[in-house]
Amino acid sequence: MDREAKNEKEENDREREKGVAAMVACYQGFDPAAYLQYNYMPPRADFDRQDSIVPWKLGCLHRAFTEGDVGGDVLVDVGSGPTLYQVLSGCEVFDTVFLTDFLEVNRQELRRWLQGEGYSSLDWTPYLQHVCKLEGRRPSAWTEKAARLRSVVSDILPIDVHLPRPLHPDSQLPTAGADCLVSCFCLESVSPDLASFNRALGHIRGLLRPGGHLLLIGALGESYYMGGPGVRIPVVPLDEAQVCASVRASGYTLVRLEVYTLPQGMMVGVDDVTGVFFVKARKP
Ligand SMILES: C[S@@+](CC[C@H](N)C(=O)[O-])C[C@H]1O[C@@H](n2cnc3c(N)ncnc32)[C@H](O)[C@@H]1O
Ligand SMILES: O=S(=O)(c1ccc2c(c1)CN[C@@H](CF)C2)N1CCSCC1
Repeated sequence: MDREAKNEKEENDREREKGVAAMVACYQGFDPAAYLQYNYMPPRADFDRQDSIVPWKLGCLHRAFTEGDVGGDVLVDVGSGPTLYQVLSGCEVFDTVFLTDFLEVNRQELRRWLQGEGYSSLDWTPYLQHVCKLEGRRPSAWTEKAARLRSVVSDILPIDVHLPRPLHPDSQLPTAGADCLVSCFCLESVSPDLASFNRALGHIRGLLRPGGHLLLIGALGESYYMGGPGVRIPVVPLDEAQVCASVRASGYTLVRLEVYTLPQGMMVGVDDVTGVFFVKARKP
């Protein structure tokens, strides 16, 4: 590499590090309880409306985990935040589940749920009951599902998707990698730009074994969201075509893309999301 190219690369690296550092600063004010209230309680989280996002999301995950091609021992949830909905179907398929997040406040929120009912900021019972219904079980089986999830969560780990190795080497992940990754509303919400989003997709690919699956849920058309009172966090605005291009460019085989368009009533001022995507992809 000649001197000019070397200087340009060093400048690009400095710009990249500044962008990531700015995102880290944004997340210092993240408030798990407020985030859960904004997104996972009524009016946004409504199980009764047929066109509600929550049944749609839980349905996508249920189908993806149960249609027969996803399996193995280890499931990793990348950027769990303070939420659990994303592993309510997967916990029946995998015996080892790792929850992960960048912030200790979120890892603490998840640990509180693991301690038992009544310790966490959100009552996940409606979500557990809905997934039981999807599985053809009686809603009262939610206590069994909660116990199953508590039994398979192996650890709650720190993660940084901007690192080539997002998990600490001591994280007890199998050498070959996880059998399945799930990640919801994370990569586009923690990346300063599209190039960073694409790099992060590549970094988490390294957590997955060849033949393993990636289940990705994310925001479409979103440029910001509120991570707490007065905590405005920038988001990389994505459209369907970009999501497909980024998944493929990062070395995954795209199995399917499903898209949900938010009804007007769901626009409640905590973000400017216009839709939600669900991707099922496979690492060749
Ligand atoms: C919008 S929240 C998504 C939470 C949850 N998965 C959901 O579905 O609502 C984004 C999450 O990414 C986490 N995060 C922030 N920076 C990160 C990074 N560099 N690597 C991985 N996760 C990060 C935040 O702490 C936050 O929990
Ligand atoms: O599942 S959602 O589509 C959802 C859930 C979480 C988020 C967003 C959207 C958009 N902003 C994200 C910021 F990263 C977080 N949903 C919004 C409607 S009601 C229930 C929650």
